[in-house]
Order: sequence, then C-alpha cells, then structure tokens
Amino acid sequence: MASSSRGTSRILRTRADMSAVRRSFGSLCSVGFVPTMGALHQGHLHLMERARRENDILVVSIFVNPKQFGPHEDFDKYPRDLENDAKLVVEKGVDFIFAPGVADMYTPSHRCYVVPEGFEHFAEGKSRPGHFKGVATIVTKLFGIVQPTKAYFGQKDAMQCVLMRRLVEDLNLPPAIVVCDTVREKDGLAMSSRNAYLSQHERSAAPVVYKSLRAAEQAFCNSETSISAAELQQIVRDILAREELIHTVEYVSVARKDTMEELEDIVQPNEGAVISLAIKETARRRHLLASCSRLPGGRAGGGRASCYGTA
Ligand SMILES: Nc1ncnc2c1ncn2[C@@H]1O[C@H](COP(=O)(O)OP(=O)(O)OP(=O)(O)O)[C@@H](O)[C@H]1O
Ligand SMILES: CC(C)(CO)[C@@H](O)C(=O)[O-]
Ligand code: BAL
Repeated sequence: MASSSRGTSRILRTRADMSAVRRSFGSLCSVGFVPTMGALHQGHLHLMERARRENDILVVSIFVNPKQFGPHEDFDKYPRDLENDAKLVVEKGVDFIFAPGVADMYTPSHRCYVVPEGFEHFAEGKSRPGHFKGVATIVTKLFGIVQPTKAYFGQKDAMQCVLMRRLVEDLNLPPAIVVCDTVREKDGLAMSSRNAYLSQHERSAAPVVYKSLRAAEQAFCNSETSISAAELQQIVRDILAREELIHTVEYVSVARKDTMEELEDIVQPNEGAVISLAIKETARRRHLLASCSRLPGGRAGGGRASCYGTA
C-alpha cells in the first residue's frame, strides 16, 4: 500500500480481491475507472485527475494485456514499474490499483473473446491484426470486475475510443465513456509509455509526425473549397519524406470520426475526420511514428482543431 497526505492507494493483485472490494462499495457510490498498461506518465495522470473530480471512488488498473499484442510486437519488453506507478497515483488520490497477473486474467479455461466486427479492415486494425479483439476483450473483462460508473480513455488512441463507445452501446455495458485530451511534451510529442524506447536521435525526430498532421489540419481548416482525403494524405507524406529517419510509411489514413471508416473522397467541412498514420519497421519504430489528428467538423464556422496522437 502506498500512502500520501490524501490517503492511500491499495494494490489489489487478483480478480477475487478486486471483486470483493467492489462489492463492499455497494451501489450508491460512483466509481471512476482508468484502465492502463502502467509505466504511468502525465497523460495517464490527467485522466486520473478528471476521474477523481467526478467520482466517489477511483480505481486504476495496470495490466499489460498479452492478447492485444501481435506475435512480433513488444509485449515482453513493454515497460513495467508497479512500485513507481503506485507512488505516482497516490498523488492523484487513487483509491485502488488493480494489478492482476496474466494467469489470473486468462486462466487455462478462458475461451470467450469480444470481436469488434469490421475493425480489422480499418487502418490501425489492418496494421495490428487481433489488436482490437484483445482490447475489447480485456476492457469487457475489466468492466465486469470493476463495474465502473464512468471509464476514462485518452483521445490519443482515437480508434480505441471509437471502439469503447461501440462496446458499451452494442453490449449494453453500464459505464459512461469519457474521452480526455492528449497531454503532450513541449515539442508536440504525445506522452506515451513507449517513448522510453526512443534513442536521442529518434526522440529529436519524433515531432515531425505531429508537425505533418498539424500541416494537414491547417490545410483543412484554411481551404476555401473542399479538400480530398488524398490531398490531406499527400501533405502528411510530403512532410514525412523530408525526415531521413522515416523509411516506410505504413499508412496515412483519413477516416470518419464516429466510425473510423476510411474516407475515400472529399472530407465534408461540416463533418471533419480523423487523420492518422503509422510507420512500420520494428515495434519500436512503429511506435515512434504512429499518430493521429482530428479535423474539426464545421470548419466554416471557424472551429478550432483538436489534435491527438501517439507520437
Ligand atoms: N498523452 C496522453 N494523453 C492522454 N491520455 C493518454 C496519453 N497517453 C495515454 N493515454 C491514455 O491512457 C490510457 C492507457 O494507455 P496506455 O497505458 O496504453 O499508455 P500509452 O502511453 O498509450 O502507452 P503506449 O506507449 O502503449 O501507447 C489510454 O486510454 C490512453 O489513450
Ligand atoms: C485500454 C487498455 C488499458 C486495454 O488494455 C489499453 O489498450 C491502453 O492502455 O490503452
Ligand atoms: N494505448 C495503446 C495500447 C497498445 O498500443 O497496445
């Protein structure tokens, strides 16, 4: 148990312990929930601050979910530091840290998965086969155990936010989904646990991703006439092409904000879009260069763009 002036954050290591504690809250108090994979940073803490303000009890989960990593991705080397995480969350008034083991969450008899239809055809889904099935499954399990009133997610993972909204609507799950802004470094790089992988050279090049997306966003906001998805993609590709660290752009996607379906033609000024990209060479490199940005709907009315990304 870690402690602070506000109180303590109790660490619960099993589903059974979390369920027992949840039962003890009863049904009258509100429970805020922030699911994470740990290696916490200011982005996570921002979600916790909001959740703390809006709920009686605050639960944070820390679980590196093997089912959302592809066979060649970085599950084994994903940063893990529960001791430090526990110190950080105490400052944010977290009541419980739920940090179960893999064998507890996925027993040998585990057979049921949640498969979000169609997500494998979208850019990020194609790029990470099985990823969204893994995310939908673990979040459904976590919701079952923690039974939150509200669950908090970062806009940085735009596709994940769309998935969360579908999940609770289609499966009639109780929590309200709250999407929070992306917290960034001064140079625009979105805070992310995997930033720890970056070499100095990679770190200094990383802001080019945000820069390329901002350029597309500006072009969208400033254009007098309609602008096509292809034109926006080209703006991003042209800026990325100037950075020698980037060899292979895996995708630049312009997608509908509500469904993440790819837009093939004109981006409607009153609807906006999400523009995202990934560079894939290694898991590490892919991370360095995966990002997305939201093009605001109603740009004729001068709405300000909000951008978010993982790099
Ligand atoms: N910079 C950020 N700003 C706001 N929310 C964030 C930020 N980074 C992560 N989150 C949110 O925190 C939650 C947990 O994310 P996760 O633990 O995977 O961290 P991460 O930094 O996204 O890690 P990764 O390096 O794996 O992308 C998710 O809802 C995610 O969108
Ligand atoms: C939501 C989540 C905790 C599920 O493992 C993960 O995808 C993440 O950290 O964004
Ligand atoms: N927040 C992203 C989780 C993942 O990359 O698996």
